[in-house]
Amino acid sequence: MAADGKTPVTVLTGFLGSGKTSLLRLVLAEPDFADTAVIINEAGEMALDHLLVEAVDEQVVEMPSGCLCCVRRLDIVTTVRSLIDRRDRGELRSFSRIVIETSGLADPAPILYTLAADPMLGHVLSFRAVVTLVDAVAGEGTLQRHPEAASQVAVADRILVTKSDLLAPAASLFAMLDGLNAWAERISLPGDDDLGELLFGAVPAVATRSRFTAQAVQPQAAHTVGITTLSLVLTQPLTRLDLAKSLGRLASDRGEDLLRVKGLVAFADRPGHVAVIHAVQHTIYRPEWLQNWPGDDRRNRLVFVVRDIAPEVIMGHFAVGGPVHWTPDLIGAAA
Ligand SMILES: Nc1nc2c(ncn2[C@@H]2O[C@H](COP(=O)(O)OP(=O)(O)OP(=O)(O)O)[C@@H](O)[C@H]2O)c(=O)[nH]1
Repeated sequence: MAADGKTPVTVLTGFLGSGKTSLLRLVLAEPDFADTAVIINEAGEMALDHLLVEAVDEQVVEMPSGCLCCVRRLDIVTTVRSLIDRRDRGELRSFSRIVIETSGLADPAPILYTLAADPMLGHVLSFRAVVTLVDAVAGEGTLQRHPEAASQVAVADRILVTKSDLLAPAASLFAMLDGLNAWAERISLPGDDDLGELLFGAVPAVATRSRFTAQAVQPQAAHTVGITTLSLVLTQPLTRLDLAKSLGRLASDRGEDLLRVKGLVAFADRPGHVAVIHAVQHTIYRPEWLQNWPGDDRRNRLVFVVRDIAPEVIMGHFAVGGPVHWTPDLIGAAA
């Protein structure tokens, strides 16, 4: 808790797959940051991030799916209020700070407005920073194509350019960031910086702006048209080669529009392990191997966030072992 008795809040944002959950997991693994309450909002019917964030369960709140900046705007106020109330009544383990991980498709401006406009929250929260992640590999194209990504950068106090181990951030990416927000701190990751400080540290005065006081005009979320999410449950056994071929083809045919793929899969050819699957546009990441299923749901499942790719096209690619179930879920402009 801050010296004024208020609970500091950080808003962690960044486009789909930019590295928000990875950063959060690293920071929460540090003992100094174990007493953090986490609010996660994910695009897509079948949320996975809350399963992957290792913190005390009761302090990880998964917001219902739907865009935090539109349909779920007021839920964020209810969620934060309830966390604080339950902590103060001793029903939750105490926490000293809150981090809100927005969905990669969220425009943070309306979220900040909603939080700032709530009179009760103003008394108990102190806003620390908006930390925005930008992917060094996909960031430039993403900023050009998706207004929500540009908005995430525009409101940032601190911009973390992730994946610079995969690709040194291009001068043209930095120029784009300068154009959107020249005053935010900017740091490339991975690096030597203290990740906890990057997430929760105070923002230098030069970057401090007064946007957390209620504004006269309620910002409207800007969204890319044509984005849908789709959850597939793979009902037949699947090998690593099956997945590599299916996802590889889709990424190569439609990478620009394959905004994000996340999943949990127990492969037939690697029994006793569960793979966390990640793809971001053209890039398919090495799976992370877990010893056990996180949570009770043991279905092999993949969540897609795509732009203008018909469900049938995805289904076609994944009909490897037999029929798949899918759950279409429209978000963004249509929400
Ligand atoms: N090489 C490398 N990989 C990274 C870095 N940061 C994240 N990744 C990988 O990028 C993929 C996506 O990372 P996540 O942390 O799930 O991204 P996210 O922003 O939480 O994704 P959404 O919740 O879908 O928006 C994962 O495979 C990560 O391991 C980085 O700095 N370097």
